[in-house]
Parts: sequence; structure tokens; C-alpha cells
Amino acid sequence: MNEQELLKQQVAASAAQLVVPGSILGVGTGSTVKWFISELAKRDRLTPLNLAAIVTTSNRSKEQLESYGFKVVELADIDHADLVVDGADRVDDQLNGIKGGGGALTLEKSVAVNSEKNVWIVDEGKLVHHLGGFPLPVEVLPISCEQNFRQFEQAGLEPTFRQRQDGKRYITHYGNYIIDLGISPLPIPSGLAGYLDSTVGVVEHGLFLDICDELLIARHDGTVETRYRNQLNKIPS
Ligand SMILES: O=C(CO)[C@H](O)[C@H](O)COP(=O)(O)O
Repeated sequence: MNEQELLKQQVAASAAQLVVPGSILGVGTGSTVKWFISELAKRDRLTPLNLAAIVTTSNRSKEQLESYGFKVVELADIDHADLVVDGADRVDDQLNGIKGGGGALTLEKSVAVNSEKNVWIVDEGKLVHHLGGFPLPVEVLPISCEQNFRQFEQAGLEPTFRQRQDGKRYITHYGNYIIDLGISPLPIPSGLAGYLDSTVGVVEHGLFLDICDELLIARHDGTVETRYRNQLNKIPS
């Protein structure tokens, strides 16, 4: 296994220990979450977790969970999740993140805001002081996507339509497009989030602000560091 995969496995194994037996669990999407699901299954095999319900944010994660015998329900079937474990593309000093590299941002945000606790699992290469250095995904309705594209261009946000390998536009689970924005580092990401939230035709965007409660970071020295949102003032800048 290469070092990157080893880091993902280590941080995923730590997150699997946070799952409380009998609880309602949310499971995100991505290559780090893939490890989390297999570590969860490993733990469940040793001592059954008897989870009350599992919701997930993509068909990929659903299929993997089901392959281990977990039963997955829809978000609409639960009132809330007790814990969601998800990956992230970039995380800043305030534990704000860019998510949606895998295109699942809308369901990811819906599941996240309906959870008591959000844990993100990343390797240290994802850490930045200010959010940036990764295309910011914005899911847009097809009917007004060209207008949105021009608006973003005029705002200097360097938009590009996400494409599939065959060169056609990427289509989300909900039949929408994704416009990736080439943003420069954002010291105050709430400004851009507010602009996108108020833009007609935008379904959701990948700025996840004040959502992550606990960040698990796989370090190259083999350790896993935990940062808590409610203890941010204790983190040296
Ligand atoms: O937001 C996501 C998918 O929409 C993922 O959590 C994010 O892209 C991180 O993925 P990976 O663990 O593969 O780096």
C-alpha cells in the first residue's frame, strides 16, 4: 500500500472508533471514506455495533456499506444523524472546508447540517491557512447555468463546467451541472458563501462553514491529530 493510502487507512481507523453502538450514523463519500467503511465493517465484525440506521451521501458509499451487510436508509427516513464521518478537499485553520470534489456536495451538506456531530477525516496535505488551492464546486440548475457561468466570469471567479471523461458535462445525482470556481485563498470565506447562497440558480456550493466539529488529521509521522472546533482558540496560528 502506498503512503497516501496508509494515511487514509490510519485516519479512517481512528474515526471508526468514534462510532457509538446503537446510534444513527451518516457516512460521506470519497477515497478516505472508502477506508472508513471498511474499518467500520472490521469493528462491526469484532463486536456488532447494532447501528439504529445509516444514511450516506452517494451510491458508491451505499453499495460499499451494503456489501458489508449494513442496511442504508434515506435521509428522509431519519430525523437526524448522531454522527457523520466524511472527507474534505481542503480544511482551513477555522475548520471550514471545501468539499464536493466527488460531486456529492448537495447531499453531503444536507446530511451534515442534520447531524449532531460532524467528523472530517483528512491527511495533512489537505490543510491550508485559508480556503483555496482547490476548485470550489458549485451545483447549478441546467436552466440558468449559462447565466450563472457568465455571472461568475464577471465576478472574476474563473468558472469551468466540470466534465466527464468523455468530454460531456458532468451531471449530478439531481440532474444538475457543476461549475468549478478557481478561487484564490479566502481569509473570510463567509463573503463568497453569502454571494453564492443568494445567487439564483445555485443549488448548493462546496464551502462548508462552521460544520466540522472534529477534524482527524493523518500525519506523515504516523500519528493522527484531532482538532476540535470548540477549542480553536487553543490552536497556535
Ligand atoms: O467532498 C467529497 C466528495 O464530494 C469528499 O469528501 C472529498 O472530495 C474528499 O475525498 P477524498 O477522501 O477522496 O480526498
